[in-house]
Amino acid sequence: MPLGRSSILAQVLSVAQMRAAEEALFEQGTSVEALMETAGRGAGEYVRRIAAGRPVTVLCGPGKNGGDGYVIARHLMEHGTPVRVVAAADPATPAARNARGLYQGEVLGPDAVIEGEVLIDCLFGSGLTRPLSDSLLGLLRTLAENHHLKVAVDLPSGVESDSGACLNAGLPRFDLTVALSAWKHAHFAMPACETMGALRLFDIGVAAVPGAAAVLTRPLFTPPPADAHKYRRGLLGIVAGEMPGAPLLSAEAAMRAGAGYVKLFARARPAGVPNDLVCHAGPDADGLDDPRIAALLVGPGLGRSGAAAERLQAVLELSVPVVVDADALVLLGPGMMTGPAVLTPHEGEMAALERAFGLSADAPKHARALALAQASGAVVLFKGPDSVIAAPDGRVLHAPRAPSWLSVAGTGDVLAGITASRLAVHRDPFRAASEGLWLHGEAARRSGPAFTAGDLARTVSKAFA
Ligand SMILES: NC(=O)C1=CN([C@@H]2O[C@H](COP(=O)(O)OP(=O)(O)OC[C@H]3O[C@@H](n4cnc5c(N)ncnc54)[C@H](OP(=O)(O)O)[C@@H]3O)[C@@H](O)[C@H]2O)[C@@H](O)CC1
Ligand SMILES: [K+]
Repeated sequence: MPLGRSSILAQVLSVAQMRAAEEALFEQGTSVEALMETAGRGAGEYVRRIAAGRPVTVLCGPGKNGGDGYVIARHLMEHGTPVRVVAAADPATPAARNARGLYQGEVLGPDAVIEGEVLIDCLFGSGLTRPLSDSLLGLLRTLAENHHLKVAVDLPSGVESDSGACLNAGLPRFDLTVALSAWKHAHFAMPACETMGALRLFDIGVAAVPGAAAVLTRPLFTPPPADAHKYRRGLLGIVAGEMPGAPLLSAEAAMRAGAGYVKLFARARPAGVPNDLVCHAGPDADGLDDPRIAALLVGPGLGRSGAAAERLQAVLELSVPVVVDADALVLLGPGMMTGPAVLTPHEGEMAALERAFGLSADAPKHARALALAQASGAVVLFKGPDSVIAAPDGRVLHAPRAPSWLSVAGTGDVLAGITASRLAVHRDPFRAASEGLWLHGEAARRSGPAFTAGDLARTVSKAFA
């Protein structure tokens, strides 16, 4: 079935995929100039609206990103917005030279002293191959300091498209970044994404690229069917360990994320178990072989002792769909997982997993997640300010930016609880990770500032609204 435009607009492309998609448009008869005209006018319209009559300075580089800048400048001129161009270098491609030739306004050299209201960065886009020279960085920084509002076209200059690395220290921060034709990995990856301000995408008609990554969008949630009962809605078992607080937090979140029945398996009933949470107290692995259990969560508060490792081993040998989080990730090694699984590492746990699985950490975040998914056979939810999900079959999802208030203790336990709850509902690890991450971000947005992990857990049901 062909993908709808909204699915195509959710795709996230590498530079190589972007070039191939662009080539496909050329083969259909579109010219580079026409594409640049469409892209430049689209970005120009965003700029015209936010400039609202204030004078605009467009910084143009040598490539097609610079070419877009000349189209933007012409569009602004035609619509009566005062504009001038600072050319950091002469246009180096035929399309960029053509765009410059069509722009009849003022073009200043890189030494011009300029102050103004709105700065448009068209120095480099996805074609950046190395750090900016000191003089180009100086020019960009000076212009950024001398303008109030800053807009980056496609990508802020100095940002590497495929990785989200900032190739220079001291790059300016933007208020808005207008991505052209498709999202790139950098739009969702730290540290680059933090410099971009608000994100907008201007569509120029590229087709769906097979195997492309995508942005996590709102999942479709449906209420339980009319004949649902607690077991059919999913029984989630949460395996407690040496520290009782973390699994209780996971359970608070899980009870509000869709599973019909959440049961805590602990050796002894911990203090503070809420009335609506069932606790099964007994020896290790006792009760975990209940065939009605649809999914398990292991790791929060597990501990890292030999006993904890044995408990983890016993859980994984059940081959029930499982979310493996926190301490369990540090104890995990190749060959231990026998059933469908979601791993939810943060950076430190990821590093431990990469050591255990013999993987390199020297790659973009989405590529690291994918490498671990393929090595382990599990879905990997690599969390952080730029969370990403990868599946063994190659699917990759970038999460939109979540509130930075999530950087508080216990929110990882909440995420694990939500994800495990979704896994108990439908037993699909990739879908559970996607829904878990989306509900977690949405619960954070609804929790406002300075919330605790407990507040977040208690907000999860509202995130379905
Ligand atoms: N894809 C699409 O569908 C569409 C794409 N469009 C636009 O095209 C942009 C990509 O264009 P692009 O490939 O020309 O790259 P761009 O970033 O302008 O710069 C490359 C130039 O800079 C040079 N260079 C690189 N790094 C350097 C450095 N540090 N310091 C100095 N020089 C450096 C490099 O030459 P090099 O020296 O590496 O040989 C080359 O000359 C994309 O972001 C979007 O805005 C739209 O117009 C239409 C639709
Ligand atoms: K740019």
